[in-house]
Amino acid sequence: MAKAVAMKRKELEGYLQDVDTFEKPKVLLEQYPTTPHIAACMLHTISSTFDDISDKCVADLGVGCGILTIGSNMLGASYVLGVDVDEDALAVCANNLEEFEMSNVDLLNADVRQMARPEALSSRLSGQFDTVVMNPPFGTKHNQGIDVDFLRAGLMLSSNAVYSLHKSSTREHILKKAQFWGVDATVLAKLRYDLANTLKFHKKKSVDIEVDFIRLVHTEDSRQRLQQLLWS
Ligand SMILES: C[S@@+](CC[C@H](N)C(=O)[O-])C[C@H]1O[C@@H](n2cnc3c(N)ncnc32)[C@H](O)[C@@H]1O
Repeated sequence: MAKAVAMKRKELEGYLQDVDTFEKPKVLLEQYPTTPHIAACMLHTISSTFDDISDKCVADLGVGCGILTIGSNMLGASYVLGVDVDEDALAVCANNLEEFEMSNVDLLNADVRQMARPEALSSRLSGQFDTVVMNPPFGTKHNQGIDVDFLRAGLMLSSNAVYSLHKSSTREHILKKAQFWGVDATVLAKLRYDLANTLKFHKKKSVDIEVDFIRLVHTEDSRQRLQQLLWS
């Protein structure tokens, strides 16, 4: 598909309706897909307000079926790497990429939590991406802290900005973490996320939760600070 960098939000949302989602979502991996509406709002803001997608090298952590990767590609990213621990999700994503005829995208089967470990700092991927986008697992009982691990991994991979979704109820915690790491954090929007009835533990037809769309940006010394903190 030809790149359409100045695409309108509604138009992007329309294209993203065609992204196939998880066949059998896995509760333990918190596999709830980002809706086309939320994905388009996020990506359009990242692109039009901050110019952080067009011609940028982007990583999508917890890529799932690829809606954020596909949207980034449509908005002109020069390259996108999608990372997920689940091979089944990556298979759906690969199929979507084929349907959308997308090149300049790679998929990596890896555990993002491992990328947040100190050893990962010496990884070749460290600091290699301009922009990191993600809708990470929120961190349920068995998964506590995974939201923060995803953010830390994002900051290690990115040389500039990380955009992420977090439950609004965790806002204070996330902003404190950001301050501790020495990065600038801004809540760009509060969104209503309709967790469709895809996961077993959601008994109601739809569950609305409030989610913050957050931007974290490296400061002059935040990479160094992050390194020191990880090793201490
Ligand atoms: C909330 S879903 C978001 C999926 C997709 N990015 C989207 O926006 O629709 C979270 C994704 O993170 C993946 N995931 C969960 N734990 C992971 C881990 N430790 N490492 C990598 N991916 C993980 C899940 O398989 C799932 O695809």
